[in-house]
Amino acid sequence: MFASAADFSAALSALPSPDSGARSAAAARQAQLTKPPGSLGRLEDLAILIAGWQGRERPEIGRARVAVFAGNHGVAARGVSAFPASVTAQMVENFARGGAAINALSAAAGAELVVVPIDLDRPTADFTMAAAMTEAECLAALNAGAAVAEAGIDLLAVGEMGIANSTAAAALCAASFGGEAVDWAGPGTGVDAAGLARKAAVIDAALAFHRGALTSPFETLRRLGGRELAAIAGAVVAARLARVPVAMDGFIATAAIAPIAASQPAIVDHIVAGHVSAEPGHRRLLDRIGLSPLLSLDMRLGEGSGAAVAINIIRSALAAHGGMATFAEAGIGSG
Ligand SMILES: O=C(O)c1ccc[n+]([C@@H]2O[C@H](COP(=O)([O-])O)[C@@H](O)[C@H]2O)c1
Ligand SMILES: Cc1cc2nc[nH]c2cc1C
Repeated sequence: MFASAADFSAALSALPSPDSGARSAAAARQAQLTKPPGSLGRLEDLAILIAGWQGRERPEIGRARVAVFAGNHGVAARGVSAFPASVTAQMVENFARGGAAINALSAAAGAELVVVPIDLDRPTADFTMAAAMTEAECLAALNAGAAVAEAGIDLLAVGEMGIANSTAAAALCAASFGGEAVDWAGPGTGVDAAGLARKAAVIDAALAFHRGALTSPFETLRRLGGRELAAIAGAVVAARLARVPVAMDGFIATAAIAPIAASQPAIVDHIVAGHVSAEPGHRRLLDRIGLSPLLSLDMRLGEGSGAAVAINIIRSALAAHGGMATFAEAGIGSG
């Protein structure tokens, strides 16, 4: 999909726009449905957004896919997570056996689940001392993500699994939008105060080491990100090129697109923020990139869980949009 870093940059500067005709037709339909105008609130906006990307007045979700990317992080050795790095691979096995939350939540949302572990036996380099990935590694991860976003899927939900990736996520946010490490670092899997202080120090060290070299979204992802984070970026951009709307998961998944959003704010136009996670940086990040979360359930699991729950809301929005009678059909005066 992306042949080089330059190819990825070129895709970012040529992001497609939604079909304005389909959006207008969907908005006009909403105005005719048997309800006071605007009374379905954000369900109306969702229907219009999906209509624009699917290019039809009455969009449908036949095929929803949840893609969960997994990667391991060299920075885990610095004591920044409440869990050991071995849990990443163990959870991937759990996904394969069907025992994780995302298995249950994908099934409940009527979505197929695709799990993409990326080189788990090769953790990224410790980004306080080196770039997390080589160009080739970052490109391979972007393309592993892009591969799940084929045309024919009506909605793509993205999530991640990677012990220590909330440290990488916070570094991506600070590099993209400024602020101190403590503004973006949170408990993740549940580190204590000492762990949080270590995390902030690691992020500060990484930002100092890479200062001046974070010259593009690709470079920021390559230096401070991780394989699963680059994969999410690749999946989101490939979905955009294929006009597939995206349901975004929590802080870490959203942070994967922070470097892109900082230079191409329109990247969020095909994204629905499924939820706002309890990780404190998530609300700040969503505000910065101009997304309003559908749900606020105090979840902080990751693995696509919040995005999967949000699929049910999106399905409800489209069911009302497509299935309701108009005032004319029902013979009700619209006032
Ligand atoms: O998505 C979130 O908002 C979120 C918040 C806290 C933790 N997580 C998950 O926990 C892991 C990262 O936490 P940590 O402490 O290992 O950096 C990773 O596997 C994420 O899926 C995810
Ligand atoms: C058990 C466990 C499950 C997860 N799912 C996503 N991140 C996770 C982190 C841990 C530690």
